[in-house]
Amino acid sequence: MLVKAVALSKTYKIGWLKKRSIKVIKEAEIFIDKGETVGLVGESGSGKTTLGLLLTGLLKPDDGQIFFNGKEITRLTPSENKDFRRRVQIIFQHPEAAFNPKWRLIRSLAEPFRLHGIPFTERALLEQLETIGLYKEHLDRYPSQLSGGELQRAAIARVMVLEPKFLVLDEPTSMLDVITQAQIIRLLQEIQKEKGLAYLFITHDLELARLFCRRIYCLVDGKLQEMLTVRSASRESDF
Ligand SMILES: Nc1ncnc2c1ncn2[C@@H]1O[C@H](COP(=O)(O)OP(=O)(O)OP(=O)(O)O)[C@@H](O)[C@H]1O
Repeated sequence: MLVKAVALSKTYKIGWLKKRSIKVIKEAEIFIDKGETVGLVGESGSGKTTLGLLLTGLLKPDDGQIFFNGKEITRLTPSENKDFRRRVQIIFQHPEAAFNPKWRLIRSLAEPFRLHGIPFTERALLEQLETIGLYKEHLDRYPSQLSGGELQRAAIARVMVLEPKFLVLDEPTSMLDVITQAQIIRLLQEIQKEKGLAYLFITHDLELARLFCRRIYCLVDGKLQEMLTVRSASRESDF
């Protein structure tokens, strides 16, 4: 098992003086195997992003434990923690948030190499980009000079250079038109086939989750329930 969380809870303090609180995640349990695509659905505000942030270590739970490759993530050695930070990544709904608007794409795409101490060559980056459908001409552009689909491809490229093993996809296609959405889903499937990484696919679109995911969890009232999945064969050919 690649990722496992048990008895996970998260409360946010809210209001003017932060005197009130809402418990968004309540003793949630989830597991994800290597190379698996697991869906996470739920109403807006049900806590899907919160759970994604907890599983990637970007947010601390109040209670509960998260395991990556069998090790509890708060008990990692410095080198294990460095590896965790590299191998567990998240992609958000708004790809522009991942890019400095004042930087040309080349600079943003070179940054993860620098942050994670990976040797950088433009050639290696270009080879990665071509498999993702971006080319040399895109590298000199600013984020505002790319389409939504191109920018989401760039966001995918930016995490793929780190060779992640687990990727949280937080509504990665919900801002895109249906054709671009299908292209990005297909790209993610091809990447998974080649690299064998696991996805947690967050969406409010149950039909899309059914197409893309082998197992689906539904977040209701802070608790996770695993759903039975029956793939819709008629729409499977869309992707
Ligand atoms: N940093 C925060 N401080 C206080 N409350 C927060 C914070 N982040 C999220 N919340 C609240 O927690 C709840 C869950 O938010 P979250 O973004 O996890 O839900 P979601 O299911 O991803 O929603 P959506 O589908 O609309 O993106 C919401 O009520 C939200 O307002």
